[in-house]
Amino acid sequence: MTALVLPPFVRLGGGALNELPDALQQAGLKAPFIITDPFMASGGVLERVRGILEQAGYTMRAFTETVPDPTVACVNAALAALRDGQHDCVIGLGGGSPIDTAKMVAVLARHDTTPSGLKVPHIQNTPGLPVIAIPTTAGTGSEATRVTVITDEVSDEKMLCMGPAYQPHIAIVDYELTLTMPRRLTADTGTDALTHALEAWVSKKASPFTDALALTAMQRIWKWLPVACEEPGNREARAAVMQGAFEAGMAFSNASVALVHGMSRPIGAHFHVPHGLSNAMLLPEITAWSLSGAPERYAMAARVMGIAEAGASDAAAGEALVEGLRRRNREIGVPTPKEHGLDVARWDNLLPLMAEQALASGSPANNPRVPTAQDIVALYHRVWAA
Ligand SMILES: NC(=O)c1ccc[n+]([C@@H]2O[C@H](COP(=O)([O-])OP(=O)(O)OC[C@H]3O[C@@H](n4cnc5c(N)ncnc54)[C@H](O)[C@@H]3O)[C@@H](O)[C@H]2O)c1
Ligand SMILES: CCCCCCO
Repeated sequence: MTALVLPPFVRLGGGALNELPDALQQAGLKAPFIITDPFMASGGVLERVRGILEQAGYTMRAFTETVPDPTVACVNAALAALRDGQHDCVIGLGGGSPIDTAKMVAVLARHDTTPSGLKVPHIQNTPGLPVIAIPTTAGTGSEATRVTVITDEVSDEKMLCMGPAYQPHIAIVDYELTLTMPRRLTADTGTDALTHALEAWVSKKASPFTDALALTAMQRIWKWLPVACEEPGNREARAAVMQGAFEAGMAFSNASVALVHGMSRPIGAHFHVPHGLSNAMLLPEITAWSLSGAPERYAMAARVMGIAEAGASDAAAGEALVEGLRRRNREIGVPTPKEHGLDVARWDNLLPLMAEQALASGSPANNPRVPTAQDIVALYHRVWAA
């Protein structure tokens, strides 16, 4: 038996943003509150959304100060702004950071608690306000998931919060909103999506349903991400990576992620490395370490992505996958933590805590090869100057 949680209403394709009023009407929603970041506010995207809504008779208020890796303070500020008005839904406009902020605000608007009280192992089943997710990166897939990640800026912990309550009611997946992404952001968010797909595929919680999404997402992203990096205006490439990110989001939301994400969150929390980049730093070496846990699955991933021949042995295909991931990182310019300029003394000192935080999130337990805290410390050392 497979239990699934999926976004109930989706508008997918170029120009989908124009269907936002129709999607709101379909869901019976009348008074949206938008949560977004300063780039969307200053870059014209928010004004475009305001025009589309006002032309359809909606008035709109907005909070425009979300921060990357949204913090408890950011969530509380957005919640206070929401409560200054009368709203029946929350729109998250931007990358994963504004969308995750919107998800948490929507739950807190109806529940008297705090983000710290909602982190895993708590599972939030009681819904908050309906969320409309409009992603502008491709991507975290947050528009498709029952997950939100909020950083406790006091303890430097990225809190994984899960449950159907965080599942967006409407996802507006419009690749045209990603055309403005610069190369680094395109590469990092696209590799985040690839990591979601690969980890959902090898996860101990995978199912035949999530397998189908994970495989198609890996194939699409592997082929088209380099094109999107080299040709930012290539609409076919942008559309493919956006769809792959959405598919990968549905896959990992129902199959979970694994060791890469478990180890990535502490890097983001302590060193403020962007989420997609910290995943990319880890992906090749964690995959190499994990191969023995699911050789046939990693081999299938290599074949589906076109990295290994159909007739290659599982061992050869797995090795080809690792080499392909290392090569791809070089091609798209992913630095090692050392090359990224992280402080080696601080890195070494924090590793035991980071290993504990990784294990506490639960994600490493889904990995096909399950690590101990000592394994994770050794892997952080291995990744440092890989
Ligand atoms: N909830 C989930 O399922 C899930 C999954 C993975 C990651 N996350 C979280 O998502 C966050 C990362 O999100 P992200 O990688 O999308 O980045 P982000 O939302 O933090 O945005 C990064 C930067 O890119 C800019 N940007 C966004 N869209 C742009 C565009 N179209 N053109 C130009 N610039 C643009 C933003 O303004 C910001 O400055 C992390 O906090 C991570 O933990 C959540
Ligand atoms: C199911 C847990 C997924 C967490 C991915 C966001 O880092």
